[in-house]
Amino acid sequence: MTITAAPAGAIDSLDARRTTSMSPLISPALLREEHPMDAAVAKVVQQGRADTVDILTGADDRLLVVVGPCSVHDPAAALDYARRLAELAETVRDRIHVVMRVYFEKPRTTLGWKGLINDPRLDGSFAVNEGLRMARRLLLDISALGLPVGCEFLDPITPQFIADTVSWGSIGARTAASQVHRQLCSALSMPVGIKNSTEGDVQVAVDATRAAAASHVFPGINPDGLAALVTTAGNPDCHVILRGSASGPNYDEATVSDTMARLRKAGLPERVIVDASHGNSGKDHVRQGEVLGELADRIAAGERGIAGVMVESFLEAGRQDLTLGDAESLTYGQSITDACLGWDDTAMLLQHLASTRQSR
Ligand SMILES: O=C[C@H](O)[C@H](O)COP(=O)(O)O
Ligand SMILES: C=C(OP(=O)(O)O)C(=O)O
Repeated sequence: MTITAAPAGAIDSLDARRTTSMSPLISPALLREEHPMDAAVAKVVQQGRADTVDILTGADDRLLVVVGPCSVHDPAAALDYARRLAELAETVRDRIHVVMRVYFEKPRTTLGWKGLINDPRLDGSFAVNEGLRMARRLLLDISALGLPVGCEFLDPITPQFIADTVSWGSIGARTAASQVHRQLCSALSMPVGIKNSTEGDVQVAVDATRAAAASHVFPGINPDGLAALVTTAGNPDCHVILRGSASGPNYDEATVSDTMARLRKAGLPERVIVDASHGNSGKDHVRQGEVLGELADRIAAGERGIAGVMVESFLEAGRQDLTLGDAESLTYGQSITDACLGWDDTAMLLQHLASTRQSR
């Protein structure tokens, strides 16, 4: 049989039919050099991670509270929020370990703005290099206030640019079943919470926690942004987040105890974090307060296993729609993704959680 070479251009047209352009991405090493971490921030990140792990193992009796905006769209407003939170966190630090939600990557059910890294100008121009710079700068600035930060990891390449600044990570409901994300978790240096599915399947998060604890070998990128084969040790600090579902909440005692049983069966530590938002609040930010109130009572009454809670909160209560290209008309400090509790309610709820923690 004679093998004939394909005509010039024929191969390209086979595998680049739908990629309309490719442009340079800065390397993780370059970004880290542009926005380096100083020793004080490194200490905050390290302590934030260590405290979280101690809470998860039970060595620290405090409650982990991951609180902050659903997404960051305005770094100035996020930093403004962080200053208030850092002050509050200090007053409750003997009872609550506060980690600020600083989410830059939004998984969408169908379509929508995908977060500050993907579209930092909020206008569909997708200036990703600018988004990465803004994200890293903000993470460093918030940590410099003494406040550890938490991020959702959605794109498997993004962590190389920012993960060194992160004290707690999350895998969302839409990616908990993804092998790519489980492998990623096995490589991450911080504790990572993994959510139940949007349909309410908790076992998928238990399975992900187990898979992430194991070592894996997979393609990734190195600090210079080049393709590399990554070998990981496995992450023993992953845990399940109960976030409810489209069918309703799942933070009730029976589901928490059923999750413990599933974790036990899988040979995993029995601990969960409860997300007061999403399916547990029916996306109604006011109901987050009711969820937190009930959890505070149950924990104070001696219920074990709930190591922490997640709260979506920003300066202004509620949410607003973004019109791409019209960021000027947005209300300062209000979410453009899910509805959030406002600052005053957040402060009151955190103080309430702290007071019930004291009486425990
Ligand atoms: O937390 C944020 C949202 O719930 C998540 O990104 C999905 O959003 P969407 O259903 O509006 O796309
Ligand atoms: C996207 C989020 O949540 P979930 O994955 O539970 O929908 C989130 O916490 O921002």
